Amino acid sequence: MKIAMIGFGQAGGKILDRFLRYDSTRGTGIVGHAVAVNSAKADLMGLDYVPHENRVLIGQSIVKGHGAGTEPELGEKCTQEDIEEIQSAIDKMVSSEIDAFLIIAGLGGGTGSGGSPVLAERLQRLYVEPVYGLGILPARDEGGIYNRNAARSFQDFAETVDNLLAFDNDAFKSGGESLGEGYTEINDEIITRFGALFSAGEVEALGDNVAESVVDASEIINTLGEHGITSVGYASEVVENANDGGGLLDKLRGGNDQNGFASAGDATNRITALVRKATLGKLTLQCEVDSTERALLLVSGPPEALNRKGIDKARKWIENKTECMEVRAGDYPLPDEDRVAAIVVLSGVTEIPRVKEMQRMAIEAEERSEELKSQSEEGLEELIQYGDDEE
Ligand SMILES: Nc1nc2c(ncn2[C@@H]2O[C@H](COP(=O)(O)OP(=O)(O)OP(=O)(O)O)[C@@H](O)[C@H]2O)c(=O)[nH]1
Repeated sequence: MKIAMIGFGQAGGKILDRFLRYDSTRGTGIVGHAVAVNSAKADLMGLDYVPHENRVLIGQSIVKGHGAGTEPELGEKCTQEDIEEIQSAIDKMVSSEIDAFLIIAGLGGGTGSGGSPVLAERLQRLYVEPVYGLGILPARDEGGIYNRNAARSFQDFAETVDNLLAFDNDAFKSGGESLGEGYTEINDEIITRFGALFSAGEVEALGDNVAESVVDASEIINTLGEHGITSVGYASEVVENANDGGGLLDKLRGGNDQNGFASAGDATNRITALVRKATLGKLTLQCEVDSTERALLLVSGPPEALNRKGIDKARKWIENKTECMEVRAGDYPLPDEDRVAAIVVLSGVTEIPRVKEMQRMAIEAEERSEELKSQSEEGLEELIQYGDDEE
């Protein structure tokens, strides 16, 4: 699947950079076009892979290149002010080759959080291709302001894109590390999931390794639909004796000899176990699996470890678990890989406790800030009063 990606704000830019690195090391070519947008000059300069001519500094007359300081209203203003400039950077390269747009942003800050919905709305008006968001939720311990920003932006972003692919930093943070190191690891997790998903739709990259049932871009687009929130599950396992030649391939795919059937059974069991783990384990956004509207299963790995029976069985299991009938499934052979990976896309999910919690945190942060404001106004009044009395 070829995607025009826009990295909005610092987190968005860094993740876009990582998608470009993924493409250059794997030769996948999922990023059809890359534009980084930010109101902070230093963040744009810190990128490694996004071409310099595709980095757009917005809102210079408002924030003078220093960023939106965690104020989404400022991010929104900066975006509105320079929307034409963003648009022309996107237009420069967007061609009929593009299957979709993806706007990537951390929702807890100011620039990406406030600006992404403005850009999404614009792209929806101007292009026929679907516009998706990849929205990163802040960790709980980032505090009230970040969670308040994210709660608002999550709603606006979800309303302006065709589908909001959500990733919760909180679910993936590991204790102890510095913030920078932590983000590097979290960004790896993001790319592992979404990089693998989008490259599966890039069917041409398969060359001679024709998959038994291919997932192409239109299957991904149909799964994501035209409205909703998506959460993604992932699990993988190293396969012993992978890449040991074609003989094993026939056996695992259900050849006629008895050994062949035994090995095919192993492959089937591995696939079904991985799919359960992916669905019931850590999702990019924790949600009730049975609130899914549409799902997609993708199994990638060395060709000899993929088989149709395993994928069919796993697809039926997802149908039962999600209670939805629209479950697509396919495989993606990767001859140089020694890992089998299952990606489960849960689209149109509605029961998301984390979002409700974020909204609650937002209300609490709002009330607390009102309280502090009135306390400081009262304090100031008392001070002035005291000054007058002294005189
Ligand atoms: N996964 C991930 N999340 C990040 C990263 N950097 C920041 N974040 C998250 O994104 C949120 C927003 O931060 P930024 O992207 O720095 O904010 P911004 O959009 O540049 O906005 P301003 O800094 O206010 O101008 C933070 O609260 C974090 O939750 C990153 O590299 N990876």
